Amino acid sequence: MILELDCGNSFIKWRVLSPAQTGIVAFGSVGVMEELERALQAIPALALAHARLVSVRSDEETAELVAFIAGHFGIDACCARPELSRGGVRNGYEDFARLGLDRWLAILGAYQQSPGACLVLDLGTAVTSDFVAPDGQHLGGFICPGMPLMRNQLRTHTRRIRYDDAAALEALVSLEPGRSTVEAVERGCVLMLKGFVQAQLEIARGYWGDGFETYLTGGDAKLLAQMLPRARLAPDLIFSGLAVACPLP
Ligand SMILES: Nc1ncnc2c1ncn2[C@@H]1O[C@H](COP(=O)(O)OP(=O)(O)O)[C@@H](O)[C@H]1O
Ligand SMILES: CC(C)(COP(=O)(O)O)[C@@H](O)C(=O)NCCC(=O)O
Ligand SMILES: [K+]
Repeated sequence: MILELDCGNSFIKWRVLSPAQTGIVAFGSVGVMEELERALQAIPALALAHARLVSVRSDEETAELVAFIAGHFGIDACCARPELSRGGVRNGYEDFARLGLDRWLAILGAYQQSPGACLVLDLGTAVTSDFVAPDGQHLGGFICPGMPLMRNQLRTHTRRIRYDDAAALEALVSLEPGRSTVEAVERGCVLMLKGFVQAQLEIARGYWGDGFETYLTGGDAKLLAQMLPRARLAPDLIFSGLAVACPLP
């Protein structure tokens, strides 16, 4: 079996693949390593032969995860590393090592699924967009705050915006003008993201007309799925890219 981890700023997404990589044995999302430990312990007959991970967390946290895997399962995890090119994609950053590894893997996953022009949108703690030309050249992208950062900034830096996360979910039943603070903030932030995404689509159309694929991933992807009927909703896009970056030995 193969353990895969995608360590974002808020959550560690994990899954265990069957030995032939044909099916998913178990999967989940946790905040910290201790929770991951418990989740893995609960899997009956877990027998890990390989592990691979991508992390945008600090080097120290990433090293702790690698040590955890080595200590518990006796295997060396393959960590995705910055690269100039891989799988037909060329990293477009001035300093390729500075491109977020989750972004790099998402575009590797997208380009593998449809080798051609693509726009990749990842809605997590931050929201990112990346543009890949038909020949695999990464053109760069944009970063803006995601839903958790936007709402927390408002809650932290104003005196009277206060509500809990449970109320936030309920507020998004529609995008009509909010009639309570929670509705006004949550819907306002979703509209900000919609505007961001609209701008990305315009840029992509400017490059390629209608000849590109849009990929949508990250914990908040579903919030925007409706406005992008032609987009591929790909919750596992980073894992797809992880398999490209860290093929089994
Ligand atoms: N079931 C869920 N559990 C956790 N977060 C969720 C869930 N559904 C939607 N989200 C949203 O997804 C965001 C995290 O997305 P994710 O892609 O995991 O972020 P990151 O990669 O930055 O850790 C949360 O802040 C939350 O807004
Ligand atoms: C932009 C990010 C913070 C997104 O992280 P996430 O929301 O997935 O947790 C991450 O990709 C990152 O730390 N990037 C490094 C900076 C860059 O890509 O230019
Ligand atoms: K993200």
